[in-house]
Amino acid sequence: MPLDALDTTGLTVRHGDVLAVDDLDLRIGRGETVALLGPNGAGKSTTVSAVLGLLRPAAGSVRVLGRAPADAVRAGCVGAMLQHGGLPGEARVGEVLHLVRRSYADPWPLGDLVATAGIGGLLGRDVDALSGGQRQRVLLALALAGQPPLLLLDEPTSAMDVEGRRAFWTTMRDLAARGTTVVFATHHLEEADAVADRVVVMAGGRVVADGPSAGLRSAVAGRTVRFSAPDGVTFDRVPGVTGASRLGGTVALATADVEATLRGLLADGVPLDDLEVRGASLEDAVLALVGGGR
Ligand SMILES: Nc1ncnc2c1ncn2[C@@H]1O[C@H](COP(=O)(O)OP(=O)(O)OP(=O)(O)O)[C@@H](O)[C@H]1O
Repeated sequence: MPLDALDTTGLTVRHGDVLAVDDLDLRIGRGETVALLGPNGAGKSTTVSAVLGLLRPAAGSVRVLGRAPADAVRAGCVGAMLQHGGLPGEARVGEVLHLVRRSYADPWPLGDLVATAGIGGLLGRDVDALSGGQRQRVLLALALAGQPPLLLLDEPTSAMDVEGRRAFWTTMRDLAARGTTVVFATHHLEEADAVADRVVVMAGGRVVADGPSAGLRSAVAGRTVRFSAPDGVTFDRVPGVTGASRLGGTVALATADVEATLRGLLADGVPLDDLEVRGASLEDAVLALVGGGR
């Protein structure tokens, strides 16, 4: 049987008195694209750091492609983008990239790497003069430089603009299609929904849900019915409705029974202008799972 890309057993990590990761069992197979979700402080970054061997677990074990984390990193098996990933100061982007590529036996061909990370215009720039999004693209190039089979990305697009994000996820999809395992922590749930074939939701250092995004969404009962309605009309007594809110001229009714709600509204002669019915989003599902608690 092929080795898992990532396997943690009973992983427990503390920052002083804070229990950041609590008895985490997580297996990620080769070629999977997995999003780590959860509120601030859920333990996502700590998990990524422990998998990279940057933090010593208080208990439990981590195997990365069958090896201890430090061995896997040394062997070039893991490329990482960390939330506070540093770049050496007083150097040009091209010089840093050259140095990092030189440290690998089989580096990603330069031209293709530069094009993939979208840093063609940045090679002559001082590292210190990069914008947040440019910096993230350079960090991506460094993460990819050794053509690693496993990518660990902690909020990789947090500073990127819309176009940068789109290009980034296109690159990730291409890499995943070529068999790279991609594990990323994010607060952009729509990106997780679009890119990941598996979503792991953490809260309080533990996994509270694990599965395909569609499965998590469908586990959240209920839908929302939206339509335009004049001020002053209330709808809480319509059949099926479990909650009602209004933003400007738009009413949003949470309902446990869409058909009963729509029938009730039509029977009351509500015109239902701009009607929209939608299921739970991944955001709804995550909020339901973590209980909005922080
Ligand atoms: N260096 C540190 N020293 C002390 N406590 C820490 C440290 N780093 C993280 N923590 C604590 O560990 C817990 C988990 O933090 P972690 O950064 O892993 O969460 P996260 O899910 O990545 O959060 P975010 O979404 O905000 O990045 C939190 O309670 C946090 O305050």
